[in-house]
Amino acid sequence: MTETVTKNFVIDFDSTFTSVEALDVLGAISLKNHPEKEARLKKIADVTDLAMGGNLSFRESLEQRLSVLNAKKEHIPLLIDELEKLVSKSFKRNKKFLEEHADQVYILSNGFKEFIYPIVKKYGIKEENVHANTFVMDNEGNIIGFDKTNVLSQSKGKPALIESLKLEGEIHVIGDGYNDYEIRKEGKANRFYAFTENVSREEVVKNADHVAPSLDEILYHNKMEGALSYPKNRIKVLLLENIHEKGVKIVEEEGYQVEIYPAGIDENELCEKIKDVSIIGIRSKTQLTKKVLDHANRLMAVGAFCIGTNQIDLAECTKRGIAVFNAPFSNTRSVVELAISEMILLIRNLPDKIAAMHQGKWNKSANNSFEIRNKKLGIIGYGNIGKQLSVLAEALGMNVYYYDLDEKLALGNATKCKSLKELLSKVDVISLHVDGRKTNKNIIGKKEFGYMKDGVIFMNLSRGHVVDIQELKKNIESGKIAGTSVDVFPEEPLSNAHEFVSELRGLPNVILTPHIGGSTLEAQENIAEFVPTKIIDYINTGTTTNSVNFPNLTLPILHDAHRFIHMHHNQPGVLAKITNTLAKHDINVLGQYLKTNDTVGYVITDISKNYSKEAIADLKKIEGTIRFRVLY
Ligand SMILES: NC(=O)c1ccc[n+]([C@@H]2O[C@H](COP(=O)([O-])OP(=O)(O)OC[C@H]3O[C@@H](n4cnc5c(N)ncnc54)[C@H](O)[C@@H]3O)[C@@H](O)[C@H]2O)c1
Ligand SMILES: O=C(O)CC[C@@H](O)C(=O)O
Repeated sequence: MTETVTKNFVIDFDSTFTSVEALDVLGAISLKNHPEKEARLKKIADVTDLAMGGNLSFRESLEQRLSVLNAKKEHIPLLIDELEKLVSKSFKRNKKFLEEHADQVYILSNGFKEFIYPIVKKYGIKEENVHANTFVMDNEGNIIGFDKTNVLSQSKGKPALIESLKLEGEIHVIGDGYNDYEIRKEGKANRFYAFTENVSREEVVKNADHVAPSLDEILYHNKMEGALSYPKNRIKVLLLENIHEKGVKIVEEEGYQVEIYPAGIDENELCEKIKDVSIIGIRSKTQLTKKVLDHANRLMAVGAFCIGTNQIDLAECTKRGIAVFNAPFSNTRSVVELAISEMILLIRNLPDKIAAMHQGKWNKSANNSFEIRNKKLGIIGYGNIGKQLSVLAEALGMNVYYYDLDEKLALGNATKCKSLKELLSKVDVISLHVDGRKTNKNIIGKKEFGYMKDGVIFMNLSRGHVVDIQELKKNIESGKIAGTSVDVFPEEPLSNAHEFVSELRGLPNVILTPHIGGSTLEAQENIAEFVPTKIIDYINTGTTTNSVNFPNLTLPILHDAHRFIHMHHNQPGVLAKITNTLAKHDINVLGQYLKTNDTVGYVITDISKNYSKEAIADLKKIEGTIRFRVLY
């Protein structure tokens, strides 16, 4: 029989339990109206840093800080209010764990019990387990010093205090300062965790047994009951293709480990990079092929920070239980604005006129220059972009025609065309806005160009493979097409450092743009907020709203329950098997949600009690299971 060893967790307060140094905050309160406020606050911060890095004795640092603080008894309640808001995120998250293990949790601080205990007691920590200094005040309530007989006011006070406690079992120290490491150094602890959620000090990290970016990491490492199913700092996120900084910040704040890269990367390099990645964020350049996915051992979610998802093998993602999210309308308006501006430029023959001016040629003439008012605009693909273009173009006085594979409501006065041929033969300006499905390859080729009117304006801001480029070139050269704009190409450079190669270069009245239809700062910021939010929601609650390949389920946040997430091939009987397995293991179901699509089923089960490892093993064994995940 294996004996379980009691583990005592000895936790530092400043910059560990709370995210800040309490005396800095006290200084901001007590020196609020003081003429030397800034200089004094700086002195407090400098002295704290020196002591925490092990470069100044603790007693000296305390004396120096208190002497400039000007603090009074009446400031303490204000300090408590502030510090309560600043408890470290991972401690807030693990409140239940702290409450349930109150007998083994100690606070050991060189700070002051007068403000520490009121804060930690809300996390179930016992008064007798809080060891800290105490203030000395004069009759007017001015803080004039500290109890110098307290061992914690002395150098190496922490190891001495731990020794005096004579704790049974193992001692695990969690802290950010050199004085925390000293407990281990003096042989009074079994393990020292450098806690880096708020601050990371080289001297401290270097000496740690384990670097812990959060309390979750420590609980997970110790296999403590009640710990989160997987610490967030172990979730690796790879963000490619210059994702807007807002998106990077959101995932970093969630506690994930984030690596960013400014461009796309090729298949072979990606096969290597993706091996230990749990979440990948890409735009249109990175191809998530079957080969890449074969190397993605840990991948849970893909964020397409754009609209199109044709660069992702969605079927393979689904088979592997990888959820894909995109931003279906965050850059819609930007594409539409570019399309409008380009049709005006093209119909006035401006690309050539502008180029001529740069060569010193003044050609003032109205030849081949028209208004777009009263012209017929043909939109192919009446989805989000097509419809928005329809509305704006109509406001500019155009007559809108559209063609879509699906039945679509005509907005405003737009006219639906029954066939592509009908649309192509009718309109003066053609704008392509179809999605990037494979079957759309070369939907505009020799035959389709043949249906178009002479002198037509042709624009493609959708996907490169939908137009036969050779045929487009011929029709530009023959003059059948009077003006062209192309933003998307069958082959696009992987990064800005690569050359753009295309047969369309140098042709008359042609606007070529580097796939920037959606590249406005507004759009990129919107996307960078939208996509990570959906992924984080999925990881934290199982919600799949807006997923491109999973059945969409919006789930409530869980309280006092566990959540099982079961994804399976859409075949008969799986739900019944899940229910039978839960019953066999005597698991009480609080709520259950099921949604299926053509290929997969997604079942969420919320349960009220602890579950056994055997129950999990049985649920994973159910035939057709793609992925099983336990939340909380
Ligand atoms: N240039 C850029 O930077 C940029 C930016 C955003 C989106 N896009 C691309 O623009 C396109 C449209 O985006 P969206 O958000 O409007 O997509 P969407 O899915 O809302 O609309 C696409 C529409 O095209 C229709 N369609 C598909 N194939 C068709 C076909 N062969 N014939 C007629 N209709 C067809 C669909 O039924 C759908 O209504 C996508 O390819 C997207 O990737 C490009
Ligand atoms: O930003 C990109 O790389 C892609 C933009 C666009 O094509 C999209 O699909 O949203």
